[in-house]
Amino acid sequence: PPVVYSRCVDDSLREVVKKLRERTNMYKERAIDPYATSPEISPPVSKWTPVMFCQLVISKFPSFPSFQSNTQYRRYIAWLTVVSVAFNYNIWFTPVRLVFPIHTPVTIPFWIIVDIIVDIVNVIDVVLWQPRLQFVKGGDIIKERSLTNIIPFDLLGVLFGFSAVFRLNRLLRIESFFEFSDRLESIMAKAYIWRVGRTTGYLLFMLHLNACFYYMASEYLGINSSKWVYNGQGTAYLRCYYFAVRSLINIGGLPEPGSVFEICFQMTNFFVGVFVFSSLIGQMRDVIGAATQGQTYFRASMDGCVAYMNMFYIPDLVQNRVRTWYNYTWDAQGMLDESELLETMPLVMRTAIGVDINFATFDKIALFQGCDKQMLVDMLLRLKSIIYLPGDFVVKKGDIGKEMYIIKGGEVQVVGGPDNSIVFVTLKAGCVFGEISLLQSAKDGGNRRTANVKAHGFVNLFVLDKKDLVEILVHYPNSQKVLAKKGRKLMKAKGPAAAKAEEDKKKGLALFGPKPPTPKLARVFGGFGKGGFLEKLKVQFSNSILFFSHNRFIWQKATYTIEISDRGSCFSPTFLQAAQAKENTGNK
Ligand SMILES: Nc1nc2c(ncn2[C@@H]2O[C@@H]3COP(=O)(O)O[C@H]3[C@H]2O)c(=O)[nH]1
Repeated sequence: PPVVYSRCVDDSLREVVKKLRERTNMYKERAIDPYATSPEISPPVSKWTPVMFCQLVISKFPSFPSFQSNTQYRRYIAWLTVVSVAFNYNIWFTPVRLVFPIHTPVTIPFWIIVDIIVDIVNVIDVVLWQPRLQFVKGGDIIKERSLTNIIPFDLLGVLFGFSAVFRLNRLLRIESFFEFSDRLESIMAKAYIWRVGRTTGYLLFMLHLNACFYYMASEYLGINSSKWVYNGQGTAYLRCYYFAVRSLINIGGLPEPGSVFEICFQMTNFFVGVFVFSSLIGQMRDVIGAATQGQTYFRASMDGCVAYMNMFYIPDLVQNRVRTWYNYTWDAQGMLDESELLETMPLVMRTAIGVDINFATFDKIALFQGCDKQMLVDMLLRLKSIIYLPGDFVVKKGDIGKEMYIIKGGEVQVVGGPDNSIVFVTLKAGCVFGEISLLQSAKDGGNRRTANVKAHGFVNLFVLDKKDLVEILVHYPNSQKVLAKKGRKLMKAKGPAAAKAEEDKKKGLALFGPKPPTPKLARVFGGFGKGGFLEKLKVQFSNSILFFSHNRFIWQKATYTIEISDRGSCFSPTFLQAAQAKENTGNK
């Protein structure tokens, strides 16, 4: 047996050999059958089928690629409108033409002309539009074509006489009407208007059909043969439609049916009226209900909240603020909680909406410059929208920072001083605040708010939780570093020390700027002031000096005096002038 010096090394080597062997086998297998280990590639089919041939021919023509472009989609809907007008012509006029005596030698040429125009529309649709359309159905892109509904059976009229019966196959194009209706709804801002119109159309069409049946029944029984049938006076269609309205809507006041046929017809009408009409009217109520559903929900929420506040004797001032918040939120965004709507959507849709609405704003935020774009998208998805009323404190100095804010609309003010009367800065839409304490660690109280931030007017904010930010940053270490660095810089620039100086400056306390530290030389002598050895140190130089001014080192050859005192050090004015002149010439 082989000598084993180290069991651990031996085991590791064996493991490596095993893995290498597995890898070699996998590659061997792949070399023999490329599809066995790559199920995502479907093997090519070698045999040509007629369907494949048709697909190849059609693919040579330009097709609408699933309506990626909005203009293309709108153009398609415009075309569908024309097709649906053609369909409506057929569905409304065919029964009338079949029943009422409106095909006269005078009118027939007109009917033929309109029929031809409508048929041309259908032919263009079926032959030119439909084959180029791609519908995604059940995950597959399929091409829809049906030629049956445009076969010109009308030509049989040459043999059997002109009749609308040969146009019945055109009614099979009902799909195009539903297609039009669906697509129109999808682009309308107030789709319920179209739904109400469509349901009204269904009601009118039912009455229209009933009018045709009534005329047919009257003709079958003999016009004016009894009190119940149409008496042949006035405009036939109008009289019959009037009968249908009274009969189907169960208004009553109709002549009593006498014969069995009349009674059966009338009874059927009543039943249809009760079932079909009531369901259509119910549908209409649903459509209108759905359209005002949001408003009803808002009213119910606000009433519930007001009732609750009254029950617990909440002061009027607070109640008014709550009411104002409800009204403003509803007016501003048409819903109380946007996230409720987005939560029901799949992630991909939420991302699309979030990116579309907010990415441009996000991308411009200085704090996030240099961060991963994907990280910004992740952040967009975690944002919550919130509205503050005028004067509300969004952030209070000294509180623990658990959220940061991005201004969506309105303004906030960073305030301080007594009564928070000093406005340090006003931040507008697209600005970020609350990030300083969020980006600092809890060590040394770095996570405390460094200033008060107040809503100036109504303000709409996006809130990002620290928890969410941390969760996101785990996946983006580089962005984490960028943000941490920016956080430290911000803390230096705007943190407690800077904020104090700013506050003092605004208050007018630091008229001459902050007191500089005691110079080194003076410190050697125990410093200035009462306990110190020095009152004032005056040094005269007649040599060169390298000094630092306006962020630059300046080399100056001159005679000058430096006075060092309790209030800091100062150069003689002549020297400062000379230094300034030198600096301006660019001689550094
Ligand atoms: N301290 C300070 N904060 C500011 C200033 N301008 C904007 N702010 C914001 O006010 C916020 C208060 O809370 P944070 O300290 O978390 O983060 C702060 C900054 O985002 C400023 O000049 N000073």
